[in-house]
Amino acid sequence: MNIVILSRNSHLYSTRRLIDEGERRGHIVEVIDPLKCDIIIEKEKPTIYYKDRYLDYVDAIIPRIGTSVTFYGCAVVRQFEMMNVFTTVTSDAIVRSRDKLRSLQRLSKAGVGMPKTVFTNYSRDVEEVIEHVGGTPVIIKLLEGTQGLGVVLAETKNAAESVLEAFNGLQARVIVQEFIKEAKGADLRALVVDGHVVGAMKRQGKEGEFRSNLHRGGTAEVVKLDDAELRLAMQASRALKLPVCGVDMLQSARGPLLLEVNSTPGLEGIEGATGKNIAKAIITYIERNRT
Ligand SMILES: Nc1ncnc2c1ncn2[C@@H]1O[C@H](COP(=O)(O)OP(=O)(O)OP(=O)(O)O)[C@@H](O)[C@H]1O
Ligand SMILES: [Mg+2]
Ligand SMILES: [Mg+2]
Repeated sequence: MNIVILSRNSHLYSTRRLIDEGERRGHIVEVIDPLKCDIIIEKEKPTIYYKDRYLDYVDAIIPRIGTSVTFYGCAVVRQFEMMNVFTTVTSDAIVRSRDKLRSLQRLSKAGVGMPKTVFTNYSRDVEEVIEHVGGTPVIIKLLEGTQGLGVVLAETKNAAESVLEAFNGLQARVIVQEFIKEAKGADLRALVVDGHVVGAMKRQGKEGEFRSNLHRGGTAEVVKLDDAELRLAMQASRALKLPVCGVDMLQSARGPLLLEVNSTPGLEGIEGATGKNIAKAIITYIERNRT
């Protein structure tokens, strides 16, 4: 098979692992920077021009689209879809997953457990908003934040008010969320491939930090998920139509609660913590499903 990894950087761990496992299984794997693709649109002949050639020989793509290039990257993924090329994640699903609010709305409809969340346009009614999520402390997060940046813990009503005012002044959209203190600065990441959990880790924030992100100095170890956690991860993958994804959840007194679903999950942390060959699982998923 001719497999294309859509990525801006062929040296990243995840990209390199996918190249290695793809080649090991006899495929031709190429890394293509989506920003260097020209999308050519005309009647019944959708094509993509890259450097000096047409990408008309591709059997499957693995999009690894960074959050800063969602628009252009997804346009390229969509073009491959128009060319009937198999993709591990659709352009629509990537776009949806990039917006926390949109994702949570869908997930709540699908019956997925989550911290109670409020989206509000203006900070005048802070008191009511805080009441809706069960009182302070509350979590306030940017709708399109990543790596734990733009996630704030507001301990008091006054703090929440100031933070909402500040974000408001910057015209940044935020959600206000119930703070799950039982999680104790840890979260679970389940790696889903083909709708099933193929590996899971627990990430623990550094001392005194409520955010467990590895980018914020957290550490990861392998965990075995219980039935409710497995079910939640698979339910979230199905609801967002993301057969390959990373599902983040918090352990709470009322069971696992969904935090977010990542459509371009990194492989380094999870392969390191679990010792599992996740890159191979993604390649064999393509082999089984490409028609
Ligand atoms: N409601 C909450 N209650 C308790 N802790 C929370 C809550 N929301 C987020 N956290 C903590 O903060 C971290 C970052 O939050 P979240 O994953 O929503 O943000 P992010 O910036 O999108 O991060 P990512 O890089 O994982 O995409 C979580 O991993 C978790 O440890
Ligand atoms: Mg995120
Ligand atoms: Mg997260």
